[in-house]
Amino acid sequence: MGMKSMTLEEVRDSLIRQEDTIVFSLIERARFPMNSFAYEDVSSFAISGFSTSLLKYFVKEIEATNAKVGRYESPEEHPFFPDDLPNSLIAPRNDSQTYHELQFLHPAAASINVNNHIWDFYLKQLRPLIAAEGDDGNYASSAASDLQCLQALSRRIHYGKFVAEVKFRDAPQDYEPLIRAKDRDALMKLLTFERVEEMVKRRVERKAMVFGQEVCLGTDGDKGDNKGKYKVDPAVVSRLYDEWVMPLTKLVEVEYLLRRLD
Ligand SMILES: C=C(O[C@@H]1C=C(C(=O)O)C=C[C@H]1O)C(=O)O
Repeated sequence: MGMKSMTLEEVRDSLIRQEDTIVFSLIERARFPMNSFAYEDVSSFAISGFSTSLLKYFVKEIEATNAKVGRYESPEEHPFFPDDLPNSLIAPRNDSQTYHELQFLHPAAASINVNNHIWDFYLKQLRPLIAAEGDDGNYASSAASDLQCLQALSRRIHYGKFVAEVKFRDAPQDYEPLIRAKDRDALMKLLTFERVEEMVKRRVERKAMVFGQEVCLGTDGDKGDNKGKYKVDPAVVSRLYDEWVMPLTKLVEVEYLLRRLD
């Protein structure tokens, strides 16, 4: 297969770097209240006759533009609405390596997309935990920051494909029998590192504290003690990883491995 190779450490470094993006995008979304109107189906945003929400309309339109410039040719990018996307207008270039030449993943990777789960937990469960009650009328701005959050979470979770490929290459003798037996539970157990998961949760909580604090100059003249006041609740970020991000990353890993010998 591919020419490119990666180590588990390099893949984990990328996941650590992506935590920064996720924490910052949550902080941005927390600037806006719930703005529920942006998530209700309204007929003015109808797509092929069906009412849809401002957010869904916005994401679909942006994804269509992204598709035309070839964004989803990258194995790291996954659309939320993959049906009816326009084709890329970028012709393959023979003076540069294409994603296919650089391919590191098994081709079955392309069939895995868990964005519908990400969309659901983000809108129904996470958003109410980071946005205050209320409506400030900034629907497009809050939808734009929703999209930043959704894309950052999606990239991180689908990076499970790279994690799984590296783990498989490091120990094919351990993975192959479980893949052939389609033993999901045993695969899940083999790819899980609880110690790493504990560190991830503690680190993202810490990042939420550091990135989300008010930065003040000097000690006198302050409006008061800002300790303990964060732009996004660190406990929510840790819970986000514990309940959704890591389980979905592992789901992607299992789904990928099950197809790895096809
Ligand atoms: C991503 C990995 O696989 C699993 C998932 C983790 C995560 O989503 O952060 C962490 C440890 C593993 O249980 C990994 O091993 O790094």
